[in-house]
Amino acid sequence: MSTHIGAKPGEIAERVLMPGDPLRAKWIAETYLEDAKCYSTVRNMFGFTGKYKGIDVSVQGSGMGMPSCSIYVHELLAEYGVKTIMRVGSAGSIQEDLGLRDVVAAIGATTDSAMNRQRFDNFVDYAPVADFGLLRTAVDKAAERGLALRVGPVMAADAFYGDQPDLYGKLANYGVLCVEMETAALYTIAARFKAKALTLLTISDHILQGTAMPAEDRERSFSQMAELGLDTIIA
Ligand SMILES: O=P(O)(O)O[C@H]1O[C@H](CO)[C@@H](O)[C@H]1O
Ligand SMILES: O=c1cc[nH]c(=O)[nH]1
Repeated sequence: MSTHIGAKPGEIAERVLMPGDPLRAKWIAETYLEDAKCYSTVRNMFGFTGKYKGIDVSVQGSGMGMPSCSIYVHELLAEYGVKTIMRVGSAGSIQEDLGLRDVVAAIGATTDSAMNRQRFDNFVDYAPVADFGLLRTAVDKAAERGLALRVGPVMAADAFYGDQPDLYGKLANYGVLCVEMETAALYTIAARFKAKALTLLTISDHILQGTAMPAEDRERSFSQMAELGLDTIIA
């Protein structure tokens, strides 16, 4: 066991899908994995391992925000030998032409988190980026499926309920597609461990238009993203 994951050595696959919502992890495991077994219920942050198209894959919840996500990413990479992590999250759109249920691949993550400033001694602003090979595979797999995958930068925010009304408009002007809360940490820690990481996001809210999906849909209805993530991670 690591501090926050209750798996024995060998119970977690080298390939891990990582939603923020642990109940989305359960849904993905029950819907797509054969012989799925739950390896951790610590803090109800469920983790499962099973087979997808004959290949071992795990699904591990990360919780919300970079402090929580960093704990699970670090322990998976440092203590369980994980090589690839694919975040499958939800996000709020800040672009007019990016609507509910559209799927995004995050090429890089801008952030207001202080975690990386601390990591780099308050001296450089590190640029967290996706693994190019995984991103290229995701783009190819999306094309095979006829899925219009939108590739671009995202904002990994510390606060869900921020208090800077002009910030998202400004980020949108600089090409940022949507807002979520984990990718800058995931990409940074993966780089540190020479592991591969990619974030796929389904738009669950439109921040400009004020529309949003209910919680049950965020938990159980992201099939296009889950299937693309699984096909990409086993390729
Ligand atoms: O749906 P998940 O993967 O949790 O992702 C998004 O949803 C949560 C906020 O509602 C944050 O974790 C954000 O990144
Ligand atoms: O972090 C997130 C996730 C979904 N929607 C948002 O507005 N923010």
